[in-house]
Amino acid sequence: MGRGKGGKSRTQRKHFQHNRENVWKQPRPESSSITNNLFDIQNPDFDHYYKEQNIVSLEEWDSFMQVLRTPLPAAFRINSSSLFHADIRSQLENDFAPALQAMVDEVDEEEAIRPLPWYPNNLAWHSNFSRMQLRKNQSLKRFHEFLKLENEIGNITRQEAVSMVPPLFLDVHSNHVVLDMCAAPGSKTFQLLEILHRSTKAGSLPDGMVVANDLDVQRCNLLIHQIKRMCTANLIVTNHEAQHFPRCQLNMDCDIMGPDQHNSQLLFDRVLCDVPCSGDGTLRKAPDLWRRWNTGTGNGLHNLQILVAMRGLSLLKVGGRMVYSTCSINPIENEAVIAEILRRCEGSIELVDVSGELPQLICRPGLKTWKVCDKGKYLVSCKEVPKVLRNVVLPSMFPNGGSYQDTDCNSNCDVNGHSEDGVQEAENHMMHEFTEELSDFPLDRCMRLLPHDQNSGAFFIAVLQKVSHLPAIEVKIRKKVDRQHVESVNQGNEDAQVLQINPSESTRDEEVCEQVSEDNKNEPNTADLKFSPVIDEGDSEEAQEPHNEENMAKITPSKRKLQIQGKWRGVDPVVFFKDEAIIKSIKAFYGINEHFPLDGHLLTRNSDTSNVKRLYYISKPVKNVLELNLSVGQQLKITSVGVKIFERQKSREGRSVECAFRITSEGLPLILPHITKQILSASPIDFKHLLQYKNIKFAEFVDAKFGEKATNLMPGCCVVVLGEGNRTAAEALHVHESSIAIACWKGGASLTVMVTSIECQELLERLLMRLDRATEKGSSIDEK
Ligand SMILES: C[S@@+](CC[C@H](N)C(=O)[O-])C[C@H]1O[C@@H](n2cnc3c(N)ncnc32)[C@H](O)[C@@H]1O
Repeated sequence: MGRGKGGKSRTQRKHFQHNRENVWKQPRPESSSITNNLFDIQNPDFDHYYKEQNIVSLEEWDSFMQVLRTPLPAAFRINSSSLFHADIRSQLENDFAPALQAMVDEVDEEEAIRPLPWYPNNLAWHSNFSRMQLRKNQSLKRFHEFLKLENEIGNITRQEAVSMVPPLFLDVHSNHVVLDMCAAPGSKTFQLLEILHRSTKAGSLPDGMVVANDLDVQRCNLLIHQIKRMCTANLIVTNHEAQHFPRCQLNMDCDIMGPDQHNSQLLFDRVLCDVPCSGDGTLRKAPDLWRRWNTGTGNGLHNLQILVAMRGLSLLKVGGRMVYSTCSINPIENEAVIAEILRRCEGSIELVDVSGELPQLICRPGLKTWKVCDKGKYLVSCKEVPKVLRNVVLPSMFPNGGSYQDTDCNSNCDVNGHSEDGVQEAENHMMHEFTEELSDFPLDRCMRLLPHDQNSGAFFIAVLQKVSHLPAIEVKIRKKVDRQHVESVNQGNEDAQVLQINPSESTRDEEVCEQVSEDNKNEPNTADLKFSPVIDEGDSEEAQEPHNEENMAKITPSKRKLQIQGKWRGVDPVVFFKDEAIIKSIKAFYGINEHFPLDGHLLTRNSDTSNVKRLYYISKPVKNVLELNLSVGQQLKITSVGVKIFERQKSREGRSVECAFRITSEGLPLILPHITKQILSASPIDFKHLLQYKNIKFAEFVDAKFGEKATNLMPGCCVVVLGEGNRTAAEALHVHESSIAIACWKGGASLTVMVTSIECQELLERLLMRLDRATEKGSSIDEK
C-alpha cells in the first residue's frame, strides 16, 4: 500500500516549516500559539496567589509560567485491549516517528513523537504538536487523520498525559471491584477497564468490574459512547452525586451474594476520586481560564471535594486503595482536602508513599504549608478568620484545620478588622502575628505534576490506603431516624425479574443528610459544621435501611415518599431477560457452548419483555451487583450496563429466519470464542473483498469452497473469521491464527457485511498493512 515511509523529503520539510510558522507566529514562548492571540494569558491574581503559596521557588517561577503559557502538546494512549494495539505501536515507532522527525529535524530539537517513558509498554505517546497544530498544519494531515480515525474506532484515546497517571497508582487487579466516582468523560474509566481485562484469557471475563459514576447525565452519555468502543461486560454506569453514592447495604445476616461473595454491601477494592476542580492545571489546553481564574473557585469546591473523598473512603474495603486527584494546582483543592480527610479519619486512612512506583515520572512532593486567600486577603490560620468570612473560609482549608467553636479571636471583627462596637482593631491580624501553619501529616507523600517538569499539564495525586474502619463521625444535620426496630427484609431476588430502578425522583432527595449540590458548590455551607456522611460499614444508619413497603411506614414520611415512588424517572429499567424460548433458540442457532452462560447474564432495558429489541450481556460480578441492588430496593440509578450483544433484525428477512437476533459488533469479540455454528473462516482475499464490497454473491468468492460453505449456512446472522482459508473457523480461532472477525447476514444468494463503514475502512486498512508486511517478509526470505 502506498503509505508514506520515513524518508526525508525536502519539499515536505519546507512545507512543514511554512505551516509551522503559520501556527506559531509570535516569538516563543510568551505567545506561541494562535489561541494565545485570542485570550489574555496572564492574570496578576494568579501570579500573586501562587507566589504566596510557593508552588515553585522564585528562581523557577519564570520557567513555570513560560511553559504554562504555551499550548499543551497532544498526547494519546493506545488501548491495550484493542486487537491491533501491537500494529498501532509498531506503526508509530516505525512509520510516524521517523517520518515526523524528518519534518521537524531542522525546526526543533525535541522529538516529534515519543512514548511517555513512565507509561508501561510504550502504549502512551507524547507528540510535540498542539491540537491546534495538528488541525491546521497540512504536513501533519496524515498523522492527524490517523489519530482521528483510531480514536473513533477505539484503538487509541486522546488524553492529556498527566491525566493517565492516577489509574496507574490505583494498583488494579483483574478481580477488583472498582468505583470511579466522577468518571465522565471516561478516559480514566477506559484505562481502569483495560487494566482489569489485561490479564484475562481470550474467551473469559475478569472477576472484577468497574462502576463509573457521574453527576451529569449528558457527560454520562459521553462516557458511555467512549466506553462502547471497549466492548466490556464488566461495567455499570451510574448517575449520582458522588458524595451520596448509594451504600447498597443489606441486613448483615443475608447472604444473597452467594458462597463466593460474602459481602452484603457494595464495597470497593479500589476507588478513583477524580473530583470536579477549578482546573487551572489545564491552562495550557484551555487558555480562556486565565481570564476567569480567581481564588473563589477553588475555595468554593473545597467542601464538595472533601465530601466526595469521604464518601469514597467509606465505600472502600478495609485494605483497599483510593486515589484522589485533581487537575488543579491549588493547595485548597489538594493538600487541604487530604489533610482534612486524614483528620476526620483518625488514623484509619494512611497516605501511601508511591514515589518508587513510576520512577520515570517527574513529580514533586505535596506542600505542607499554604495560605487561604479570600478576595485578596491572605489568612494563615483559622483563628484569624473574621466572623463574616466563616461561611466561605472553612477551618478545613488551613494546614492544621481547627474549628470556629474553639476560637473567639476576631469573632467580633469584620473582614477589615472593625469590631462590632465600631472600634477599629488596626491591622488586627498583624497584631496577633499568627504564624504560618505546618501540617503534621506527611503531605509530602502527595504528588504534584508541574508543566515545566515534563512539558505537560499540571496534576495532583494522593494515594490513600484504608487500614481500618472509619470512625463514626458526628452528623449534626442528619435527621434522627429511629430504625432500631426495623427489620431489613430481603425480598427474594430470584422471583423478581424486573429490576425497576430506585424509587426516588432525584439523587438530591435520596438521602437525609446535608449535602452540597453541584448548584451551590461555590457557596460552602456553614463552616464549623462537623458534617461528614462517613458512617462506616457495620455501624451505619443505612446499614439497617429497610426496603419493603411495610417497613417504610416506620421511617420518616419524607424518606418513605422517596422510597415508594417507583423507578428512576427518565431512566430505562434494567430487566433480567428470562425468555427461555428465545435464549434456547439463540444458543441452538449459534451453537453457543456451556462456557458462555446466557441464563442470568442477559438484560434488556425494556420492561415489556415480549417486545425486546436489544439484549445486553453482563459478567458475573456485574450480575452480583445488580442482584444486590435489587435486594436493597434498587438504589443505583443505572444509565448503562453490560455490552449490547444481540439485536433483533427488524427487516422482512429477519422475521423469516430461525433466529431473529443478530450478533452485534460490540458483542462479537466476547462471544466469538464460544460459537460453534454459523461461523466460517475466509481467506484473506475473500475477507478483504467482503470489507471492500460489503455484499458478495456466493458464486463470486475467490475460494469456491468458502462460497459453498456460505451457501450451506442457515439464513440469518453468521460470523466470518479471517483465516488462511483452508481451516475451519474453529481451527482458525483455536490456533490463534486470528480473532479478526465480522458479523454478516446470510441471505438467499449472498453474504452481506453487518459492520459500519468506518469499521470496515479501519479493518481493511489494518488488514492491508498486515498483508503488506507479510509480503515484505516473504520477499526478503525469498531474496535470502
Ligand atoms: C475532572 S472531571 C472527571 C474526569 C474523568 N475522571 C476522566 O478521566 O475522564 C470531574 C467530573 O465530575 C463530575 N461531577 C461534578 N460534581 C459531581 C458530583 N457531585 N458527583 C459526581 N460527579 C460530579 C463532572 O460532571 C465531571 O464529569
